[in-house]
Amino acid sequence: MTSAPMIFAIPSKGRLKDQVEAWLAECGFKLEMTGGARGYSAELSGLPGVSVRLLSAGDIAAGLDSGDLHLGVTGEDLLRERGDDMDSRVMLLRALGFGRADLVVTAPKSWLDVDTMADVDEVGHAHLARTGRRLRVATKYVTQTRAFFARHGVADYRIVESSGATEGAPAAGAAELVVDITTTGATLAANGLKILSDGVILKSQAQLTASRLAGWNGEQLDALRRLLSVVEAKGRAGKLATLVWPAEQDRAAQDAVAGFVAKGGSRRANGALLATADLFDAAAALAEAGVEPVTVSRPDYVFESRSAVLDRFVATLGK
Ligand SMILES: Nc1ncnc2c1ncn2[C@@H]1O[C@H](COP(=O)(O)OP(=O)(O)OP(=O)(O)O)[C@@H](O)[C@H]1O
Ligand SMILES: O=P(O)(O)OC[C@H]1O[C@H](OP(=O)(O)OP(=O)(O)O)[C@H](O)[C@@H]1O
Ligand SMILES: [Mg+2]
Repeated sequence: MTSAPMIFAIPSKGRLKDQVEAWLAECGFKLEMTGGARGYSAELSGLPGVSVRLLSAGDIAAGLDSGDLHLGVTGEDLLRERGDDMDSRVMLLRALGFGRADLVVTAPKSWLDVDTMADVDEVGHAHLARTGRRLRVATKYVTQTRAFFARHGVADYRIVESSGATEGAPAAGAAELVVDITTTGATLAANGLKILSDGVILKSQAQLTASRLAGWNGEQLDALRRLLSVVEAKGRAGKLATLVWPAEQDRAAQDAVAGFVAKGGSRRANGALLATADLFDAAAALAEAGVEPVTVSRPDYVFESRSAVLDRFVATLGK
């Protein structure tokens, strides 16, 4: 009998879907649909013990929060919205560098004297005194809005929950302020809104995230360990280059690059693994030392035996 697989959820739709699939492909995982081409379950070739579920980004955040999913990729904005104490239930294992969006507090551009949260506080008092009503803030990010406003000491406001087209709320007379995510700024501009200068609540991106409540068994943790080792190896590889030189020049060459090795590279027999940022400086130092020819290649993966983040995750499980 095979034991229960680790459940790994990825977005089934929306703007994160294609980027997550491209990232998996880049890591070398092939997604094999098990429920037919239009199904919502899959496996990762080469990674036994993993069952992939395709869900909406919001459902992935909810499933990680409840422990119904072991692992998932979704936006940090959606995870943080699950509660201020979210870190006690999930752990962000790795920021993936895509799906970037800023969660921001915005006001109408025409409010010339409102530029900061302190200004919002003032306007909130004045608005209440004048109209007997609180300033309205339209958002679907209720948890993070409340926490952020509280942190800035702003209390005279109320939230108008919105589930879409939130930026249109001021023009529609439904709210005075808007809290939403923005990437290019086009939607804010089109709606005559500006971001407050201290109004960035969160700089979000897609996160590989593990649930602490998913009841991990040994096999499921092994599957996570394998998946994470590949993901991390791919991530390291992008920042490193392999230099190789003739064996008879190894001593002079190792001396020439010793400073770069010390900065986060490592020695190889007749070569070195160096940060790509140091590549041209290292090549110049080798040329100076008369070492030639020097060939450079980019590794596909750079594996290490341990994952610091996995060790931390396992420690939080108390296993
Ligand atoms: N410009 C962007 N606008 C919205 N979300 C973005 C953007 N860039 C990245 N994202 C990320 O993608 C996540 C999911 O957004 P997406 O629009 O795909 O789905 P959704 O808004 O949750 O669902 P739907 O729009 O179908 O109701 C966001 O929560 C955010 O983390
Ligand atoms: O800064 P921009 O690049 O203009 O992107 C920001 C917009 O994109 C998202 O909406 P989406 O298209 O996902 O629609 P939704 O509100 O229905 O989720 C978000 O809610 C903003 O409205
Ligand atoms: Mg959306």
